[in-house]
Amino acid sequence: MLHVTCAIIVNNNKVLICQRSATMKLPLKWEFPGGKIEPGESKEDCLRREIREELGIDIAVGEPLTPVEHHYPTFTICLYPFVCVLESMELQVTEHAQAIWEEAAALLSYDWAEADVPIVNEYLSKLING
Ligand SMILES: Nc1nc2c([nH]c(=O)n2[C@@H]2O[C@H](COP(=O)(O)OP(=O)(O)OP(=O)(O)O)[C@@H](O)[C@H]2O)c(=O)[nH]1
Repeated sequence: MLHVTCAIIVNNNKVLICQRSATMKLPLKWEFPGGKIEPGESKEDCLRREIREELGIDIAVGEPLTPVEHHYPTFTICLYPFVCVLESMELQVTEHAQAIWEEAAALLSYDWAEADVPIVNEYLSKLING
């Protein structure tokens, strides 16, 4: 099983969402940026490292949401989501097809990686219910 972190990065009431490139696994699906946890690395350190590598920005890692275990046809992941805050601007998108800031209300209209769907729903219900 792959252990993967992902960041719901919030800034000015918008969330950063990323589209996987055509050559990655799950091509062109939308996801929250992040990646695989390396041996001995904390989830928070993994997330800060991956976000710096993929997007060239620094984040403050905040509240964890519920981890999602998902079985894709060829691999299984456990995805650990964290709500994060942007600490530096200047996005440099190095791996994804695109990264965009989107209103929470529009998140459900994207074609998400399947493992991310429960995370989007939990994030939205927290926004509505506090
Ligand atoms: N970063 C990230 N990965 C996700 C999310 N949802 C999801 O199913 N994944 C899956 O988790 C796996 C690990 O993420 P990764 O970004 O380190 O892997 P990768 O595809 O770039 O590298 P790889 O092709 O060498 O496996 C990917 O296969 C990806 O499909 C998500 O929200 N964020």
